[in-house]
Amino acid sequence: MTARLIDGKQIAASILADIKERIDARESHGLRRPNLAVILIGDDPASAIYVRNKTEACRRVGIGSVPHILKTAPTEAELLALITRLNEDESIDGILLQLPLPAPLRPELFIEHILPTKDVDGFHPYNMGRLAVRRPALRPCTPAGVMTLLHHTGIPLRGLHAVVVGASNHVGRPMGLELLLAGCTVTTCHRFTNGLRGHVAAADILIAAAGKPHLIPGDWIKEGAIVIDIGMNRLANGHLVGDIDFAEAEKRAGWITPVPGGVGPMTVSTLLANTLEAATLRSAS
Ligand SMILES: Nc1nc(=O)c2c([nH]1)NC[C@@H]1CN(c3ccc(C(=O)N[C@@H](CCC(=O)O)C(=O)O)cc3)C=[N+]21
Repeated sequence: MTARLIDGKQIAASILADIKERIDARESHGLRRPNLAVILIGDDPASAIYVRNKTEACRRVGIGSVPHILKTAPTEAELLALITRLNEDESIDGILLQLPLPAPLRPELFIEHILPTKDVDGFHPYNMGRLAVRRPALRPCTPAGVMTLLHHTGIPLRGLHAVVVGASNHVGRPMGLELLLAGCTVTTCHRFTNGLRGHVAAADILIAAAGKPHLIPGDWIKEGAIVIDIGMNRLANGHLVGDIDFAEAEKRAGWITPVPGGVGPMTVSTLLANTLEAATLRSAS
């Protein structure tokens, strides 16, 4: 078998086109365009590139991006004050605090200070909790983007065994909650898991989110499985690779996402969808 490719780049592009249409329709009803505040701290080159991509995607769909680029790290009090100001600013619909933050800034302190209704990353414990109790509000972007990719295969997800490799706060954990909500039987593997290979081999849906290049050899994968690679590892030669050995996995999987061009673009399109949703909820209240 050769796997069918799940083209995240193309699916994300069609979502962006849909968002643009909805924003144009809002404007024809006299509603202002949504605005996303983006806070970038420090000089991490990868973060700068991500923020540039998000800004460019905003421009394409008609979302205003309001950058707050802080070259030198603020104090905790200063960053809290900036977030308070953005929380209170009626023209701001979404607040994105680009992670990682330079030490010693503690991300959870600031994430919990963002108004849940403006938390377009879906990282606030309120939004994570809403997902946990099956009443999702703003959903974490990467897991929600993965669910969109899974729905695009057309395969009913209920009852499938989904195995998530990685249990991070922002990706692995909410990924498990999304899959549970979709009716999958969910296993979450992490750094203390024994017998990773056995878990991987049992997966109808395999989701790799560990951030370790080639953690999962292709010959571990069950024949016909749906394989989603969230890993994004920049090698010394500049190449971007996932957590799964793609060349081998492709021979066994039924469906597979590439890296790049798989999950990454979906994270961005979901962020913009969340920003539009936050704006819509604001103008309705
Ligand atoms: N508050 C916050 N929210 C985030 O969502 C967030 C964050 N901080 N910090 C960093 C990570 C990483 N992340 C990516 C998003 C898109 C691509 C993406 O579009 N990747 C493309 C190309 C990547 C390339 O070529 O470098 C692809 O996979 O095809 C990658 C990575 C969002 N993050």
